Amino acid sequence: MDDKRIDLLVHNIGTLITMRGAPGPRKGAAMSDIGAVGRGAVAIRDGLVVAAGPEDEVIAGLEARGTTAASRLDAGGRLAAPGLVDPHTHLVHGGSREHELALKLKGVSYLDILAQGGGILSTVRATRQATEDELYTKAKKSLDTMLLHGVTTAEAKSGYGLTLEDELKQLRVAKRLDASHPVDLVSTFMGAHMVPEEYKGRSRDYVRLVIDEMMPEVKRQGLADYCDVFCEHGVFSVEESEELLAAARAMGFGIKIHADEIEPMGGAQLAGKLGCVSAEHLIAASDEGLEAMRGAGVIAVCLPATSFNLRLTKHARARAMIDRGMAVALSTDYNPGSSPTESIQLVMTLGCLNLGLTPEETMTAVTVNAACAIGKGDVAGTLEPGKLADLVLFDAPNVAYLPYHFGVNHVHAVVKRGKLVVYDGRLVPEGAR
Ligand SMILES: N=CN[C@@H](CCC(=O)O)C(=O)O
Ligand SMILES: [Zn+2]
Repeated sequence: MDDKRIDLLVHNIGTLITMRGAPGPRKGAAMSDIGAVGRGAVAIRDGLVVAAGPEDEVIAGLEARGTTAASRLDAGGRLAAPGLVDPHTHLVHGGSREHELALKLKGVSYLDILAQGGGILSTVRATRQATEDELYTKAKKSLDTMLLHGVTTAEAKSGYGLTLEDELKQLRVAKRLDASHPVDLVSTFMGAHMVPEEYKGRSRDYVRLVIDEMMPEVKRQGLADYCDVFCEHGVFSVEESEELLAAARAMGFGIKIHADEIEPMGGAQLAGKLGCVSAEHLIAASDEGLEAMRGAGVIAVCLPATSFNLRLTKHARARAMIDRGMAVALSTDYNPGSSPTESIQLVMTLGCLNLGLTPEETMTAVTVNAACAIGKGDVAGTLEPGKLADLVLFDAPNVAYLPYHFGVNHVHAVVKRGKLVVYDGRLVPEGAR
């Protein structure tokens, strides 16, 4: 093999955000370092970055190796960033819940809708009824939308099946999509998303079912890397969450928790105590909870589209988290109830306006920190030699323009593993990649 070969040179980049830096999540003030380079270029071979930096240096490097690129992509002076990472989605599910909008407008709360057998439970019914192929087709459409918005790696949780077979069905769909779609998917088993209707009043029995039957089978089939639990009033208590996550950890899963979303439960403290890779939501997390997370290096995954859509007046205290030296990631929380949007760019806007992050911090939160929150920090989230050649070109003059000009899609092109998969804002057909 010709080790001098360069497959693709992306050049004439107005500003190149490399996110280069020390490995691992960026904490506190380091979240402002986005490694921006004026007039940049990225050289790619075998789907990996060979060089990313000032264009004159990258081209001089190619000349010194005595090579030219097999193909070139002129960025036209646009802004380039690492492929975005969405670290918390409920991608695979049946149905939709637009009927909840009228209830919400009448003032019925999310937890009240759930207590009446709606909410998550109505999506559980729709997901159980759907065939695996129906779920695949629906999730693929959402994944296409994510890719069109610049996402090249995402997480996908189960948790709308709540029987062994229906959970496995959701996880198989995510695996099939990971294999067939340009977006890389990390799967999370979330059998503890809700106590299903048939176990009403018997949550202990359901917790045992998840631990004794579901987790071992998911592990045996290699269908998920992580386990997650919805720790909330009326869902799983802190004690049940601890039991579930400790069991998951003992079986070799990475662990995550939906913590302190609506009520301050002590979920953030539990995340710190167990050493979860991440804790998500955190709208009601206490100072003690945040301190426990900081001490244990738990990444805070904040979901501002969810608080927006639930019409909550409180938001996750992401500004305070960064100021106390924590690592924050942002995510859509894409799901049919609390956050029906695939737009990570909208989340960046809400991250600035409602959580108080700077544009640079939001960029860190949807690249390197998001990648670390799903165990992909070694391959995704930055444009550095040896990392995946996942890159987005935005029709934007600078990083602040992305959250500033909101509600539209700024993506011009997406390169995934060195292949052009979105161009001129449209998906490149599979045969033409
Ligand atoms: N909060 C729990 N789970 C999801 C919502 C699921 C749903 O409403 O269907 C979330 O992260 O927001
Ligand atoms: Zn969620």
